[in-house]
Amino acid sequence: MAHKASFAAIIVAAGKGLRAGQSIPKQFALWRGKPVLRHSAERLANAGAAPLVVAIPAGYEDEARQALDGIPAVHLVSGGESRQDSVYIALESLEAHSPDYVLIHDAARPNLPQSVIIRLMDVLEKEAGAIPVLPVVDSLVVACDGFMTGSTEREKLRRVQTPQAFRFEAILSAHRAWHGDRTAGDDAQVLRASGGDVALVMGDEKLHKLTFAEDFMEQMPAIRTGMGFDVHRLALGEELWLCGVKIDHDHGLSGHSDADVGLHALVDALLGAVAAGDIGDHFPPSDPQWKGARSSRFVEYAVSLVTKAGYRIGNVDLTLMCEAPKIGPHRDAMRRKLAELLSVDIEQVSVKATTTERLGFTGRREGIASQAIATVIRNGE
Ligand SMILES: Nc1ccn([C@@H]2O[C@H](COP(=O)(O)OP(=O)(O)OP(=O)(O)O)[C@@H](O)[C@H]2O)c(=O)n1
Ligand SMILES: C[C@](O)(CO)[C@H](O)COP(=O)(O)O
Repeated sequence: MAHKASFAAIIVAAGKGLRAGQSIPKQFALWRGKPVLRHSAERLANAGAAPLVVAIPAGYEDEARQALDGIPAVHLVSGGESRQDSVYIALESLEAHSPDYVLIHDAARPNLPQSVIIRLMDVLEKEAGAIPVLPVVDSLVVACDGFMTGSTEREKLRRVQTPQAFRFEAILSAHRAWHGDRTAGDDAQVLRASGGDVALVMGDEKLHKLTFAEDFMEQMPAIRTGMGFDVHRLALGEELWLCGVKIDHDHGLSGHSDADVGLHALVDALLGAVAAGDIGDHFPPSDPQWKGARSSRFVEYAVSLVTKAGYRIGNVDLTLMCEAPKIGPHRDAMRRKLAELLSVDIEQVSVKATTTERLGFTGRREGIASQAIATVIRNGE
């Protein structure tokens, strides 16, 4: 960007992020592989903003330093009770630098296009303030106690985003002059209250504010796939369980649990689809509590992790590799059992079988192998 005027930026990142339901304030949570805060800090620094003042909650200095590592000219300040307080504290800290312009941005809007910054800066050459806005596409009503009490002219309304750009002296004086509750919705309202003009430029849907847990889910793919593979040794004197069905056979599978090779491959496929490790992480063979355990418990647990990750099962496809027993006569019982364990329709479950042409350990009837693939679909899709 080739603007002659100097410009600083403020990122307000001092909120609690309660509505987002993350384990830490949302600005420090990972989004598209990086802390939320880092995304817009990088974009603002690349656009030439200096210094970059970041308002953070008390006690989160380490998280903030880590999130902003390597970004030049960053100054941290402790934020205030409200967003408006956080902005004001950051503005006062910039007084010594006295930049020509300042961009004030929510950390919670990580996807900041450079085109928006350019549009804002261009307007500041003429106006004291400029903000990015988007049209309202739905009709709007006034609500009271669950009933509509009126309507509004949406053509006159705009959705307001950040960054909001200001001549530094104008916005600092406006914040200093503010009287009353310090709960202004944004800094444009503060400038307007002091009589300053605020120009509107086109915003961008990419600037969507991460507010609720679902906003974090949207970064995840709508459909994910996992694969699993397992082998167990055939032995005399063991029961044979395959895909949750007990089969009469002269040999059974040996293992720490019931050695159901089909269910084990399926568990790994489900865990793989939501990147939740593998069956050995959750049910170590060294743990005596799993000795002789029904593998259906492992499947139920894997399904619970899929649900916890915000997904549901799309379909599963499983192949058993053995010379004997013949799987065909048991296939429907296996599909029914799997559908029950996964709480899906039987049409979403496929069980196949193959010999390995008498080749290898399965061909010599020393063991049975199984592979499975599972697709999971993000809730809301
Ligand atoms: N005292 C505060 C409150 C909010 N913010 C910041 O203002 C931005 C917009 O606020 P919002 O999305 O409402 O964030 P939170 O207040 O953290 O969210 P919640 O209301 O869910 O707790 C966020 O980047 C947030 O960190 C801030 O710096 N200081
Ligand atoms: C500043 C803002 O992002 C403009 O839309 C918005 O007002 C912040 O509101 P919040 O309630 O603090 O999220």
